[in-house]
Amino acid sequence: MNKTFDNTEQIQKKREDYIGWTDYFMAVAFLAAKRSKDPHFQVGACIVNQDMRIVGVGYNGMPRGCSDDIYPWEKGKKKLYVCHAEMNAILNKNSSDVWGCTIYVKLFPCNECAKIIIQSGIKEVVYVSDKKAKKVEYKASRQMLKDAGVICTQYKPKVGTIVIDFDEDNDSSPLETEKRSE
Ligand SMILES: O=c1ccn([C@H]2C[C@H](O)[C@@H](COP(=O)(O)O)O2)c(=O)[nH]1
Ligand SMILES: [Zn+2]
Repeated sequence: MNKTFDNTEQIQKKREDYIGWTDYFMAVAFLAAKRSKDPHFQVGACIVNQDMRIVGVGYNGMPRGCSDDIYPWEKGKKKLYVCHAEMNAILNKNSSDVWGCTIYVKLFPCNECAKIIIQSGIKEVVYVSDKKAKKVEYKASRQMLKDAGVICTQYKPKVGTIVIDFDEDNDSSPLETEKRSE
């Protein structure tokens, strides 16, 4: 019996349907992907340290100063310019380094991202989609990550969908849409 709470009244139990850590970090990666302007494929990444703190988030997009209204999004052209989600997440880090961290990503990383992941000291990759596995870039990334001892785990989230209802704590009228430039 916990001495701090040894009253005889019924104690309300915590809720049980909260999301687990892995679903949470993967959901952050998926949410970040929603910021991507790539019309064909949106990728997000979330880096987590050994204390389960998020230390970096990123998505695929044009470099700073290179307008995503002007630079090309066509397949075959964009690859010259687009910064990948993993690279952005690492560069956006709010800690001194990402040594020993885990990166949660929508898509298994390409060869360029694998090199950056390895060299930054990230020790684990958790991904959902492996849809590009047959491409040479992804065969190379898988090989490099394996040889570098980076653990790669495909993850099937425990929940199929996570709904975010911005109105859930509003009793009556829905939120007024505030005009903001994005
Ligand atoms: O590791 C990766 C691989 C790809 N992306 C981004 C880059 C592009 O915007 C899209 C699609 O890539 P393709 O060159 O058409 O394969 O996904 C990424 O962020 N991270
Ligand atoms: Zn990449």
